[in-house]
Amino acid sequence: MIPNKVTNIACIGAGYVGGPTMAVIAQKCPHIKVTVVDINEKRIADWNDIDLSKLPVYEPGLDQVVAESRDRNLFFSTDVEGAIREAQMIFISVNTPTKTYGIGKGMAADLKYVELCARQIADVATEDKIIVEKSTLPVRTAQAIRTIMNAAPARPNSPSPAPRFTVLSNPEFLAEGTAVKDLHNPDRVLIGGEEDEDGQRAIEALATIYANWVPGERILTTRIWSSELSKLTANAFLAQRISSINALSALCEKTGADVDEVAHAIGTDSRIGPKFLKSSVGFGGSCFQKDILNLVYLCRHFNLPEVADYWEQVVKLNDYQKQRFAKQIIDTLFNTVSGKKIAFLGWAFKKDTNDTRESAAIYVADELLQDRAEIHIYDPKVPTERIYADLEYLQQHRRPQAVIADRAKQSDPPETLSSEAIRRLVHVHKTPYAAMEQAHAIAVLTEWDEFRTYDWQKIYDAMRKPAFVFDGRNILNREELNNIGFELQSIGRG
Ligand SMILES: NC(=O)c1ccc[n+]([C@@H]2O[C@H](COP(=O)([O-])OP(=O)(O)OC[C@H]3O[C@@H](n4cnc5c(N)ncnc54)[C@H](O)[C@@H]3O)[C@@H](O)[C@H]2O)c1
Ligand SMILES: O=c1ccn([C@@H]2O[C@H](COP(=O)(O)OP(=O)(O)O[C@H]3O[C@H](CO)[C@@H](O)[C@H](O)[C@H]3O)[C@@H](O)[C@H]2O)c(=O)[nH]1
Repeated sequence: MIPNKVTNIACIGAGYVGGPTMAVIAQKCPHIKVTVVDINEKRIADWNDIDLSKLPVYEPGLDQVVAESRDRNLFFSTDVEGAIREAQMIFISVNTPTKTYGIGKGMAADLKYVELCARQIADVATEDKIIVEKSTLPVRTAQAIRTIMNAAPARPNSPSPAPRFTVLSNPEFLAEGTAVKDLHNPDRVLIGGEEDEDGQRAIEALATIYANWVPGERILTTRIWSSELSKLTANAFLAQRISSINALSALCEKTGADVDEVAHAIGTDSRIGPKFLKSSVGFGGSCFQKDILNLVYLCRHFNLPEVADYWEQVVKLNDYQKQRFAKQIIDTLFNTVSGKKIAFLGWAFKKDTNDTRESAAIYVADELLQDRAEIHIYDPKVPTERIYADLEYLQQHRRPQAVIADRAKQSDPPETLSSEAIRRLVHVHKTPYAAMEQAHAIAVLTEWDEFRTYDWQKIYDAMRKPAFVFDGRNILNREELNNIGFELQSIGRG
């Protein structure tokens, strides 16, 4: 029988979602044994490291949460089968990247890791289980998971009847950099399930876990397809706000309006609200682009081309914003950055995370490297090899985009740079001052707080003149920098 209360849960996938989410469940539910499993041995070893600064995910406050429950009721392991066997409830929290091959290449979500999990659970389970989709998935994926589970052959030598499975959708809404805060105090928890008895018992079991710290009115239950689609919709709406304000930043630059003033003015309208209106060099992160492309693919699949085009424009505008920023640097530096030293402050896709997936910095760097810039990078949390890996990966996986296609019309299509060329042109520094010494220009790519408090006079003195600063996050003190003598350009300021 599907349980309506559980004491043993497993999570497949110890990444940015699986790790923090399960750590918080374990912290808030000491009566539940939580096992997080992954095929990546290094990741699991890092989660188990006694030195908490080595946790594979950097999130403010996460070290304390892990310290509180690890080896008490929170365990990290590579024994995927053992964890599946023991658990009454299994979260699937594996990656669902954009497909890089075959049908749906560059658009659809690649569900191969999710499918592998479903097959493994079906192979190993001998008792009834609740399967929870924690990964972000296209609407109706639960149907595919259920089909795989129900097709598992009966075990001829087993005395017990074939196990029953039910699938829940429980998308995660945490944002990186504030994951612990978001998990401790979520706006809502969404649980979608089947309308039959098994589904209702499963919903009750999961809602009971969250009820240990989330107020009842914030635990929303829906039909399963609504829950799956709500996650893609939430990300599409959030990203659309950023693309909307970024679109207007270009108009502000032409007209002399100030995008931050415009954002503040419209954000005070309670119908619009002030959040997610910060104009920037473009949104990054592993989710927004991937999830919108996935939504666009679904709309095309269901023959809704107008709806698909509407959402695709959010991603196109984001490409435009990143490219526009790079072009502004090249134009300002007298139409070439060849051989010039450009310092990057920040590589992560936002502050307070070591995650760099789809970071705007990668694309801006690539554009500048096409023009043979020498790039000197400082980021407080991103390791050197990650930066090289990001640039090398992009060379092989450029997405065929409308904006890039326009670029191709203007000039040659982007060149594929060798690893040697990247390592010759890109330098990663341990201190910000070393990265900026003798630089022709500085570009702020991430909004790390520490960038605001640097000794900007010292930086100016050590730079080549004119000393250009391109603030891709609008975080620097304009008056201070102008008084020192910098040539400062911000986003959306004429
Ligand atoms: N990163 C976020 O902020 C965020 C927030 C909400 C939702 N999501 C969604 O959550 C899902 C996971 O994202 P993430 O950022 O944690 O990804 P991630 O890449 O950091 O982690 C996924 C982990 O799953 C492991 N894995 C893959 N296949 C496996 C298998 N068969 N068995 C065991 N382990 C396996 C990988 O080794 C990896 O460590 C995605 O669908 C994503 O869209 C992410
Ligand atoms: O006003 C804003 C807000 C954000 N950003 C950028 O947008 C990107 C995404 O930021 P954010 O949404 O804060 O971080 P993520 O970790 O990507 O979180 C998003 O994606 C997750 C994965 O699906 C969801 O769970 C979260 O709810 C959703 O906010 C980053 O590059 C930010 O710098 C802006 O440029 N302007």
